[in-house]
Amino acid sequence: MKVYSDYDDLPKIKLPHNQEVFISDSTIRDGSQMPGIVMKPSHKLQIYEYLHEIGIEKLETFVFNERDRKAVYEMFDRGYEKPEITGWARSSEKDIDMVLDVDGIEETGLLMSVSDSHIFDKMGLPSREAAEEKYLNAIQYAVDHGLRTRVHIEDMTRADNYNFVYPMIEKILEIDPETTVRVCDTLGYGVPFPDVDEPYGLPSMINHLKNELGAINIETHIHDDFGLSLANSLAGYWYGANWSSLTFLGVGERAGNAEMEKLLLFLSQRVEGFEKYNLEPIADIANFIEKELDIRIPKNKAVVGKNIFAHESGIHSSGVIKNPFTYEPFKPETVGREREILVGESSGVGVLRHKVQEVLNELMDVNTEIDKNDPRLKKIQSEIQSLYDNEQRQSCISDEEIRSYVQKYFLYEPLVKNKPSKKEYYKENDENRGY
Ligand SMILES: CC(=O)SCCNC(=O)CCNC(=O)[C@H](O)C(C)(C)COP(=O)(O)OP(=O)(O)OC[C@H]1O[C@@H](n2cnc3c(N)ncnc32)[C@H](O)[C@@H]1OP(=O)(O)O
Ligand SMILES: O=C(O)CCC(=O)C(=O)O
Repeated sequence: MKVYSDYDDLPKIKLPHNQEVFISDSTIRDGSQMPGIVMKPSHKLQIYEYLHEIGIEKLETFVFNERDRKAVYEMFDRGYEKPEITGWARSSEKDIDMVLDVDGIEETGLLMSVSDSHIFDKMGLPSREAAEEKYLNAIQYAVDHGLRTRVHIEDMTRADNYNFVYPMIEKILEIDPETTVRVCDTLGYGVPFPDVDEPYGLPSMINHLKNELGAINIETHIHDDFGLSLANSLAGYWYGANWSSLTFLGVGERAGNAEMEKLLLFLSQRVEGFEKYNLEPIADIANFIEKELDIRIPKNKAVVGKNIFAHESGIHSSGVIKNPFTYEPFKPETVGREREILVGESSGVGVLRHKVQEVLNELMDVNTEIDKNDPRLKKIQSEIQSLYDNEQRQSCISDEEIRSYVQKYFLYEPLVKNKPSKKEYYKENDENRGY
């Protein structure tokens, strides 16, 4: 049996269709729609910079107002090849004209809402046929004006795909065979399992688009209402999609979108052939979004949570101190982070010894090894445990506090203890003088 003992040993998974896959950012577009977020042009520009650093291939942006357009022009001014800046329009000539008015944009998304609820309730159209006509006219208009297109098939996971959506997509592909068909799981109803048929099963939809309709470019845009956005985005790639539309931290409407940082991590660490993305800026991006857009990141959130490389419990931290491979799924520096070894309620003596040694080594500038059974360590441990026993403490013990314990038990106490009593002192003196 092979022993897997190092990050480089671990086998990577292969994408079954072996296609090249890409990422399209929607942080600046869907993310900016999140209630409570106001994205200034300077924020969009900073996000664009981060996307560029990572190597993301594409982003989409609104161009409806002066603020949107200011951000777009500033992005173009940077002169980067990647990410490509693309537009977003409803299926209307007016919106497409706005995209065309921005110099430099060569591709646009076109919103095509396909569920009956959207066609009848939202848009007030008289029939599916009327919706189809509107959408085909829009893509024809965009193509005629020289734009590359991306058709955003909104609410496809609640639509009548066989009777309405697929036949319409066939017509779309006749107009623009290279269009990117974006499967929008607008309310997060999709599931990633292959044996679930339409409208819910992402695999069956991707299979149909690819194998029956011959779509060359397929993208997923998945919302997280049922917590399946990442699984569905990955299912997209697994069944042959070549694009995934994602947002940083999953910001977006309601429960948000599939998280870009999670997908990036999964691809780069677990899937063969994904060295192309640089994940190091991820910690900075998370800090930026938390600070500038006022989003609280839970401590245990994958990839960006404060705790993902923090170890407190006895068994985990003693393992990590010996070899981080024991309890760290990937190296902290992969995502621009550092490891933290903490002493807290669930710690054992091993981690305490590690912290105490660190302080002693720093204070005395020598390499000291303390025995795990050293009574001074036990005393510190019992003092710390009593804080938790008496419910005086919620948090971990800070490095400053460990330093005080070290000073108390390892530096001062021996001096105090070694001071002889008066009787001992005179006895020693007498002995020295030979009485
Ligand atoms: C699922 C999504 O994330 S879709 C993107 C959602 N994002 C946003 O809405 C943010 C950007 N939106 C905006 O700035 C504005 O809504 C604008 C500029 C697009 C339009 O503004 P307004 O003219 O004031 O329209 P309003 O916002 O009230 O309503 C949206 C309109 O879009 C229409 N619309 C919805 N889907 C589509 C579609 N696929 N194609 C064409 N029009 C559509 C609606 O029918 C509605 O028009 P109506 O009131 O005539 O029925
Ligand atoms: O532009 C799109 O991706 C379609 C609208 C959308 O954001 C969605 O379906 O969630």
